[in-house]
Amino acid sequence: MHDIQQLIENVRQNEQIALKFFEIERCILSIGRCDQFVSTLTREVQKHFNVPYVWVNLINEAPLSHLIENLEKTTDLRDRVLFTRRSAMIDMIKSSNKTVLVNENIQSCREIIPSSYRDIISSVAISPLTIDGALVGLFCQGDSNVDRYNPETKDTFLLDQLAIKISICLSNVTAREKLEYLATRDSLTGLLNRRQLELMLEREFTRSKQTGRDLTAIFIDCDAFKAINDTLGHNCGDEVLEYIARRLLKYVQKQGLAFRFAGDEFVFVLPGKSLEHSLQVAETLHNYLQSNPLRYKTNLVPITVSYGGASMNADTPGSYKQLLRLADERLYSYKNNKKRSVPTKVLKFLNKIR
Ligand SMILES: Nc1nc2c(ncn2[C@@H]2O[C@H](COP(=O)(O)OP(=O)(O)OP(=O)(O)O)[C@@H](O)[C@H]2O)c(=O)[nH]1
Repeated sequence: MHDIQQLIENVRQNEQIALKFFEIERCILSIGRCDQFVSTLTREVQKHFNVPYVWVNLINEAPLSHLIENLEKTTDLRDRVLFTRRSAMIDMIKSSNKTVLVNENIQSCREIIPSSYRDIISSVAISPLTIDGALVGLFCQGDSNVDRYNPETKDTFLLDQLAIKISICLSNVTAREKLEYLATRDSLTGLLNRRQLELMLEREFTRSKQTGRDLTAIFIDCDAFKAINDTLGHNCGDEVLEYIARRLLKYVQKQGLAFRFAGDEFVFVLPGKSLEHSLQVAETLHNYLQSNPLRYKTNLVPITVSYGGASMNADTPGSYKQLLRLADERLYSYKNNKKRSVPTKVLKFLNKIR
């Protein structure tokens, strides 16, 4: 009789856990963005299972590398997602593909625990997350109670089941984000593409008209790029474009957006910033590139760029297309003025190695 009651009690408990799993799955299955996915998942697990600390580690390489930029920007997720080396994750779970419980020598897990939890957590459950059978992350739950995830006493079956469900949902959300990423980005530099520039400018132009807030667009063009391609090869040309894009992103990502417009032309857009300020950003990029040539094989390739810009307040254009056209025209008058001076440095170098 006692055994039957115990069995009934076990079934009842498992039903409740299954219901909680179902609830969590229902909340995360239809989410299309990874930041919302991590946020909802970690909060739901905290709520349903009363776990004080829940976070995920994701690998900082393909197939998840396209997620890093967005997730790192989301301050709300600072303690909920870490980007970690695959080898550090493998060190944690070995090759078992099962949940690992740790309640001794927690310091050995330092790399996979958010810094703000490191001195608080006394036991942790680390479950592998996989996509198509390959390890892509760890789902982690921690507690200050040393017995909560005690490897001697706790069975990991349910934690493994939860990790399988999370892996399936993660696979869905990353596939959706990857599709969106591919549709909106330039494949060489990873910058937003021209279509995104037009959509963003159209939206910001309307907003600027309504609010009077300034809006600037700056064109950047690499000088003598064709000559670099012709002399050092297309691969070197590609590296030059990636180099410019990385630097451009560094200067503008906190205040606006950067786009690859076409070939060796880039555009950056700064909502709320004056033309004067934005031209200064372009000048900073210009100066950096001029004094930091790109190392390509045994060469140090000098790079210079030209730029031109326009803004709502300085130029009162009638449409976003006109704003862009004006910026482009100014780029070309800048280029023509400078053609005799700056690019000659690049051409001299290329002539020397030809
Ligand atoms: N390597 C590489 N080359 C590209 C790519 N896209 C376009 N190009 C090349 O970029 C070159 C652009 O040439 P131009 O517009 O004459 O540019 P430029 O030599 O900088 O001339 P100026 O702008 O007058 O200084 C062309 O030869 C294109 O074939 C790319 O993705 N990678």
